[in-house]
Amino acid sequence: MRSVKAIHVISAHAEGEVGDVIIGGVAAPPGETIWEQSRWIARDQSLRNFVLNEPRGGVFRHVNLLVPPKHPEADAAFIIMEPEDTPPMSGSNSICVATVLLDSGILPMKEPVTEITLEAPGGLVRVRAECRNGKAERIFVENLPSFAERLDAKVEVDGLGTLTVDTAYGGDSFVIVDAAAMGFGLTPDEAHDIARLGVRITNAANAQLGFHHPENGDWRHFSFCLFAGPVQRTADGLRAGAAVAIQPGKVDRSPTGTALSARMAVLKARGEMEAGEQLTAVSMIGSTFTGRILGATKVGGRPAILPEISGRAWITGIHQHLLDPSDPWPEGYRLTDTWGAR
Ligand SMILES: O=C(O)[C@H]1NCC[C@@H]1O
Repeated sequence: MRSVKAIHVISAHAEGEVGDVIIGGVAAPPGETIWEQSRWIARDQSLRNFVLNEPRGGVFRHVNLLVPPKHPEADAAFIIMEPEDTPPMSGSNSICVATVLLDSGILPMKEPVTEITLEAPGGLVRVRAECRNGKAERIFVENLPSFAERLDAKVEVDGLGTLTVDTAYGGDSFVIVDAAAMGFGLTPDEAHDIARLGVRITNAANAQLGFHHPENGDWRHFSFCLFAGPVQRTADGLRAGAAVAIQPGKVDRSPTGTALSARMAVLKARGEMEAGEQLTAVSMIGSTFTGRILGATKVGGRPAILPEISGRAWITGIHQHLLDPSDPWPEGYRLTDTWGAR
């Protein structure tokens, strides 16, 4: 065996969505801030290609690179690599990163509760982990300030006509459509149609509405389309189905923490959810993330919420990705049979 690279990874999933964590073998990228470092990773593409492309990755995979934190209050920092984006924040990925840091002993665990601060590319997130018998059983993340951008905007989608959508930011940017109005019950057999339509809706919203984060000039596109199920009021708070179409055309297996934060911001803007209330989002595989509105703030002068999301993650394996110097595809490859829903 010979290799010119050895990238050490602990693999994990949060409520069904893969969020692998690179714990060694990659030098910290250049940049004064974690955001600048993440822009370098996004421009350079070589690490993204190596871990996300076949034969090591696949469209279902997200990979997080641990880097030394820049902020004095942070215990660890991470750069998120999703199939097409290198985003400011991610719910499922932050839950995987916190679980890997604690369950593998990279950061010390204190039972029954460990508190740590993570530095995501979009900013600091406080994490509380409920821990028992050496396992971080549930991770609570105080996500980035989240806001509703447009309510009841119109988007024209070829073959679908004019859709009424909301747009919002929950650590990443969303077009939100009413799943029931589009004929979806958010059952698993609908995943392919949701992936395909969701990407068309996201692309149409990017062309017709555009998104600009008011305080982060680099984030100027919609990443995702959320098919939002009807909100039910239960004894445990609000509950709703959630299916998120991710570029280039796959559905999040988890209920998507950034979508939950964006949806709570929209419900708050509509007067349908208040601080202290709880919203449980249910994914297409039946897994859940629970969210709460912790308080109010402003982003670029807009009313915003301080969201908390919680969910569970599990380690699934340890990998050492190698590169034989004679491999003709050192950065791998992708083909449209799996990279993009047709
Ligand atoms: O939970 C989330 O926010 C994420 N899941 C995969 C794509 C999103 O970043």
